[in-house]
Amino acid sequence: MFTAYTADQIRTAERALMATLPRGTLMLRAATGLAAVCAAMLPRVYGSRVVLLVGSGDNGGDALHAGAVLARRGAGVTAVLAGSRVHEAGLAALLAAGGVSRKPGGGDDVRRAVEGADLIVDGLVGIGASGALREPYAGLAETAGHAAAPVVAVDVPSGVDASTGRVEGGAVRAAVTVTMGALKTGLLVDPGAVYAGRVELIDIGLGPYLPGPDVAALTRASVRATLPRPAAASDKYRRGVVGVVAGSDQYTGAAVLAVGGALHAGAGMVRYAGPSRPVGQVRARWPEAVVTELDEPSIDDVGRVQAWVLGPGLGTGRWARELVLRVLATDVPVLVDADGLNVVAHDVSLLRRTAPVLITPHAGELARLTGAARGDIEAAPLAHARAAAAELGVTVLLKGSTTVVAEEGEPARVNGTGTPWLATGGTGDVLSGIAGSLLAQGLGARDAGSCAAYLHGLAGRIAADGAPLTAAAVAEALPAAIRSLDEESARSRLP
Ligand SMILES: NC(=O)C1=CN([C@@H]2O[C@H](COP(=O)(O)OP(=O)(O)OC[C@H]3O[C@@H](n4cnc5c(N)ncnc54)[C@H](O)[C@@H]3O)[C@@H](O)[C@H]2O)[C@@H](O)CC1
Ligand SMILES: Nc1ncnc2c1ncn2[C@@H]1O[C@H](COP(=O)(O)OP(=O)(O)O)[C@@H](O)[C@H]1O
Ligand SMILES: [K+]
Repeated sequence: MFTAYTADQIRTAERALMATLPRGTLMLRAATGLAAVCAAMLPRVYGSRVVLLVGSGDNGGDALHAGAVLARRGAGVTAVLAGSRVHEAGLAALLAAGGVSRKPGGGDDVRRAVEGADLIVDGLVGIGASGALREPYAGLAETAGHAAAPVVAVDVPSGVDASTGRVEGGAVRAAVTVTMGALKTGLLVDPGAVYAGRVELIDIGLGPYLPGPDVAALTRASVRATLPRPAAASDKYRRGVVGVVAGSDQYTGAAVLAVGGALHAGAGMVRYAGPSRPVGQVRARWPEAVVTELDEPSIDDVGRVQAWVLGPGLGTGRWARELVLRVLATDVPVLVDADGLNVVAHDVSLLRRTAPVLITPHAGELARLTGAARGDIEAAPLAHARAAAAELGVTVLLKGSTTVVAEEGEPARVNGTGTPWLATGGTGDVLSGIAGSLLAQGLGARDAGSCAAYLHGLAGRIAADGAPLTAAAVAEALPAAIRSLDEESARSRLP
């Protein structure tokens, strides 16, 4: 499991570590790691042009010291000193190594340097930042955004809140973020994750001083360890039976896709219940599902299940409302998605039950549930998922380009295994089926949600392979995704 921390948690740990070391040691460790990543991104260091955007704090100090290392190896390094102050020791090191400095007010000079660079290092602000970038930082971040060279962000992309991932105004878009000591939450959740690019973690010895994490991200190894596997003596009932109440005569595909997700995620059996049209399609597509055609909105004749998937394509009329009430009245875990959420939005107290509830909204569905504005949720998904989990008393899996799973009293889980190709109709229905299948196999709501998001993202990558995918292909790629957890070569990478 990868773990990530808020700026305050990092600062506290850093103070404790720093007290044990000679002054300046940590920054040199950080800068050495940063310089190595920069050097690896250049075809060759000697003769290349590197521009450092340097703020007034230690983030700028990291950039200057790394710049000194690159200058000693023959790079032409220009530091743009954007702050009213500068890290003196860092600047002295850079100048001694042959680097030069500029002030951002110096006409077109700085713009030309940035545009002509082979590599740009963003050392404007790190975990000491507060609020939107002020000038001249904001202008420099924008100039860097127009440059052809890749940007390496020091610790966090400037403009991204390290603790929350929030971006007020503009922020630096990094190809790579070199983060010091430990991952920051803002690098793993939207919108910050989008600005961070690839994240490289530099070990500066902070580990023993870190508290419990703010958020965690599953790895291949942790998913492999969590995922239920059939034992020698397993039978289909003991492996877990999942019931799917989804689809309507209008939305038949949602039923097919949710059942497809459930079938490929390891449940011993999938029971599907719905009206005649989706029943016909589920039967035709998935002969292995046990299907009950409903004349009435009742689940009395469906048979026993260990968890329900409720909602994709269900509609929101009387039929749907009746089914939602009946499924939520059972005593097994329930996953509520899509129209199931639209129905309970009228009375969220329906979600209060003894057995676990996992809800899987996208930002629009969460907005209908909590009354928050969709834009506010998208700007701060982690905070909104946490607030909804506390307010509704359920586990919340909030979908987006990164997915957040929040449960009160536990570190949130974040997932970045997906691909933008997943942004296509029906992939959410597949995710519901997967997570419901894992609930039926006995995982708790947080594990079921986060493992489902992980596998769904991985299956999305396999299904897409650089081209458009279909939701059905994501369901069918699940076995390959699960198999890949065991591959020796499939080393866990930072998200
Ligand atoms: N504390 C430590 O032990 C270590 C810190 N390191 C580096 O130090 C950084 C933190 O350094 P600092 O605490 O000096 O803080 P920063 O360098 O992140 O920023 C501090 C200064 O930036 C300015 N500022 C803040 N918000 C701004 C905004 N929105 N617009 C424009 N200017 C703004 C303020 O003048 C503030 O004093 C880390 O992110 C990391 O890069 C590393 O060297 C590792 C060791
Ligand atoms: N840009 C993206 N990058 C990665 N995953 C994405 C992106 N956009 C959407 N997804 C994923 O695709 C799925 C879409 O689900 P949802 O919004 O419910 O769509 P639908 O209702 O059409 O099934 C979610 O799992 C979401 O996390
Ligand atoms: K930075």
